[in-house]
Amino acid sequence: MIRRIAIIGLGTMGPGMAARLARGGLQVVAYDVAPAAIERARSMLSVAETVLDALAIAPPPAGVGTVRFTDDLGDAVSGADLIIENVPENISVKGDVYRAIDGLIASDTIVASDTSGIPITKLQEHISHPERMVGMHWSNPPHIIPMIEVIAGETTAPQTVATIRDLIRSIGLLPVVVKKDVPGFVENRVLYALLREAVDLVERGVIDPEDLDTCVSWGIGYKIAVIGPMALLDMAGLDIYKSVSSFLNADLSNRDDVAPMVLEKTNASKFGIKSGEGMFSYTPEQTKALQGERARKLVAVRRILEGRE
Ligand SMILES: NC(=O)C1=CN([C@@H]2O[C@H](COP(=O)(O)OP(=O)(O)OC[C@H]3O[C@@H](n4cnc5c(N)ncnc54)[C@H](O)[C@@H]3O)[C@@H](O)[C@H]2O)C=CC1
Ligand SMILES: Cc1ncc(C=O)c(C(=O)O)c1O
Repeated sequence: MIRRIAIIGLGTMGPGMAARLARGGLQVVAYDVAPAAIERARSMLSVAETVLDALAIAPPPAGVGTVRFTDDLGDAVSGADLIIENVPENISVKGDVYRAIDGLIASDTIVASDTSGIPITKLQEHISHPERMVGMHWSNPPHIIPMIEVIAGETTAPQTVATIRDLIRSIGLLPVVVKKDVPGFVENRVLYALLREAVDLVERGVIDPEDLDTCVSWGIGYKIAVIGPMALLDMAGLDIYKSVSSFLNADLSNRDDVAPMVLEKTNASKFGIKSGEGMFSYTPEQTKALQGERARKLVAVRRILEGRE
């Protein structure tokens, strides 16, 4: 039974995750190596709580469902039933965290990674009880998106997968168990196939970035929230898919490196919202307004998709 959860890493993903787990009645202890990240996470927590209220996710009974921040790793993991590692997408950084907690946790504590796509089997090499390690891949923003992928590595015990799947279900979220530990799992394999083509089309001057977003959001995104890709094939007709894919697949981007446009921007520290410029530019005021507007729209869409409006 999972009651106490330690979250390690409070960047983009950690604070929303902490808020959502606490709303599910769990006791969360949140840790980051950077004091500034802890301070930022404190303020993001109340923003996430407002969004959870708007989603009408009922608060837990008084006394349960808390978030406590700490700057001490030992304090964070002590007595935890589950640790969610949420540090940068880098095997060596993640491996250092697993080695640091190895001697501090009980042998039956589950260690989950929110990795976007590093195979869990590779992460398991860095921990002494690999049967207790599992992938728990949330989607951004984690307090709003209900689907979480659960991935077993080669040596993950089936019971570990079942415990995490049941935990996700028990707080009203949607677990999807991925059957093979492939890089990127399922969500990011599909997303990165789309992003590779989108970046390529913009880079080749086929379309402007703003128009690419209009095309995908209103043409594909809006529809796919209601009709998933497998159901869409049936709606369009497999005969149509066969005809179009027979000439189009060969013309789609198959580049296996990072696109020059992305390298150019990242080399100039243009990372997107977090640096004020990426594909588009953002002032701090625009960022704040955009985040509020996106949260409001995602909440409204989710309420409709769940049949609550
Ligand atoms: N950004 C996204 O949209 C998503 C990211 N992920 C995955 O979640 C993980 C975290 O991603 P983000 O939150 O975006 O990263 P981030 O870079 O925003 O935050 C990482 C945090 O980890 C902290 N950190 C670094 N080393 C640490 C250590 N040794 N101990 C404790 N804290 C440490 C940093 O100070 C930072 O606050 C990555 O594996 C990423 O691939 C998963 C889903 C979505
Ligand atoms: C670009 C991108 N990469 C990874 C992830 C998740 O792992 C996301 C997301 O939205 O969740 C993403 O947008």
